[in-house]
Order: sequence, then structure tokens, then C-alpha cells
Amino acid sequence: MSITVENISRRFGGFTALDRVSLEARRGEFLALLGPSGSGKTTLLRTIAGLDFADEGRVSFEGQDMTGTPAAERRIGFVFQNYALFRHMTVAQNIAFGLTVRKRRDRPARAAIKAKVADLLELIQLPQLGDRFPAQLSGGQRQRVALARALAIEPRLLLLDEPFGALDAQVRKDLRGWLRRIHDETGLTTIFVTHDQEEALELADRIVVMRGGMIEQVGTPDEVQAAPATAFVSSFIGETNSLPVTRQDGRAVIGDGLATMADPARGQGAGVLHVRPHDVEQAAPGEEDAFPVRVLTRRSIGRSLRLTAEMDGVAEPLTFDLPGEAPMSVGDTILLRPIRYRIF
Ligand SMILES: Nc1ncnc2c1ncn2[C@@H]1O[C@H](COP(=O)(O)OP(=O)(O)OP(=O)(O)O)[C@@H](O)[C@H]1O
Repeated sequence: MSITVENISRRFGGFTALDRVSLEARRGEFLALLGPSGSGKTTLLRTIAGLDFADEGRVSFEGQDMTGTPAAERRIGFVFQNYALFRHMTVAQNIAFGLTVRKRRDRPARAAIKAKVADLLELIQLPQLGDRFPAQLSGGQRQRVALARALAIEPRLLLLDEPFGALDAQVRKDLRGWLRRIHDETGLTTIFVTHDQEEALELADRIVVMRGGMIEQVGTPDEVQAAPATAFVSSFIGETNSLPVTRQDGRAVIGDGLATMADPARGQGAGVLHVRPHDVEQAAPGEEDAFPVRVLTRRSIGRSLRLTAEMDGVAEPLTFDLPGEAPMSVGDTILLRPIRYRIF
């Protein structure tokens, strides 16, 4: 099912949590909403779910207006970080819950529910655990059961809000691969909230980067990494060195004037040049389009050399990765040429 969000705004008192947000999730797509705390990810997810309602704007599913439709009528599966299972029910009863509470005329026969639960236990790879109670499961197993419960109603859309937030790093990693497989097998449209960029990059078909109630960029993991639309996206996703520049007539003067770089976008005035640590190469003295830095520390990591460095006129310490054989010592001034950079 495709989801369209058009010009959604949501205010809490005088505070704007969502500011004219528009977004489209394609049929079968896995979208990640990524952004810092307070950027509006959960509010957007809740609005799509029908658990919260926008002050302005429209939500539609497959072209059909859903803006005023309550959550229960949207056929959505949810998994939340703290959406606890029912403690007094077994795993199987938890999974069956959404079906057993249906009105009699909509409720599947008991045998059909049993078969469905068995299928879902297979899908989440816990076929033997149907009779256990939630307290007898690990955190990761509980979240898998929560997902099976969400899938039992055969939702048209799956919404997950930091579902792995409370789990430790290794379990999170395992569950990620597993969630992606389930998404692919079921063919559902999935929208996933996270503030963990690694999780978003690994899981999603497209990432929606949010900040301050607005969308900064929507793009594939490759796009948001290689072609960030804004300085915020560039520094939020992956590591970036940020050099203040003054832009004039197709050149950008770095720091206090030690070097200039080409500015293909031909901006004017104050800006910032972003270059990722591994997007530089060492240049020979006198070469153009390179900037001098003083080496503060050097450390070998596998086959590369990680430097921290400083530059006159740049307040922040800088980080670069060069090939391991690069000749230099702490205290040297070296010239670096950015192979790839962006000026904002
Ligand atoms: N019911 C509410 N009443 C008042 N303010 C709210 C309410 N819900 C959310 N907000 C505010 O709206 C902003 C966005 O909140 P939201 O939960 O959508 O952010 P988020 O990006 O999901 O953050 P986090 O990663 O911390 O969950 C926050 O500043 C939050 O304090």
C-alpha cells in the first residue's frame, strides 16, 4: 500500500512539532524516519497511524483520504519500543490477540487463528515458544513476538517506533537483518523510526532525514551519504569535517585565507565546506586546490592511517584517513586535497 502525507502540521500549544511535512511511501517500500531527538519522527508516525491527528494537512492510503479515520480502522500493525506484551497471556495468546478481540462476525474460526499463530511463530523463528509467558523470554524474543502480534491482523502497513531501542547492540544487529527479511517476505510497506543512522542505512530503501519538525532530505542510503542536500544531513549522517569558508566568484576561501577551493555551485558570502575523513589525498607542496593542516595525532587502523589535525582559522579539530604508508609525523604540516567535498 502506498502512503501519502501532504502538508501535515502539528502544534502542541505554541510549539510546532511538524511543519508542513509532505512525504510518500511507495508500495512495498521500507522507509526509515531518522533524526535527532525531538525532530518530530514519532509525531509523524503517530499521525500516519491515526493515533494523533494533524492540525492541517492530509494523510491518504493508496489515494484514499484517511485523515479523520481512527487507528482501529486503518489496518496498521504497530511495534513500539515500550509496547509491552500482555504479561498474563502466553506468547500464542499475545499473537492471536488482535484476531480474538474482533467482533464475532469478523473473527476467524478458532482453528484458523491457531494455524495463523503457528505460521507467525515459524516466521519469527520461535516455533517452540508459543506456550511461554513474556517474562520467560529475552528482550529480543519479546520484540519478535510483538512483531508477530502486529502481523497477525494482516496489516496493510507496518509502523515501528524504535522497536530495538531497549536492546543491546548485538541483538539489535541480529534483529535488523531479520526485520528486513520479514519485510521482504510479506511485501508490506514499512515505516521505521530510529535515531540510529547505522540502523537506517542498513535497513531502509529510503531514509527521511528530519530536523525541527521538517524534512531535510529523502533519499536512498547512498544518496543521503554521497549527496547530502543540506549541511545538517552531511554532518548528521557519517563523519564530516566542517571548514568555514567565504565564497566568491566560484572560489571558496578556507579559514583565514590559507587556501582556496573551487566552488562549482558559485555561492556568495559565508559558507561551510564539508569533507569526509576518507575523501582526501595528500598533495605535494605547491599543488593547487589543497589545504594545509598540522598533524596532531596519528594512529594506524587496519591498512589506513587516522589523523587528527588542526588548521589556522578553523576552531574544530579535524579528522582524516590516509593510506597507511603516508609519510608524516606528529607536528608536520601537510597538504591535503579533497577528492570529494560539498559547500553549503
Ligand atoms: N503530546 C505532546 N504535548 C506536547 N509536546 C509534544 C507532545 N508530543 C510531542 N511533543 C513535542 O514535539 C516534539 C517532537 O516530538 P517527537 O516525539 O515527534 O520527536 P522524536 O523525533 O520522535 O523524538 P525522540 O527520538 O526523542 O522520540 C518534541 O519537542 C516533543 O516534546
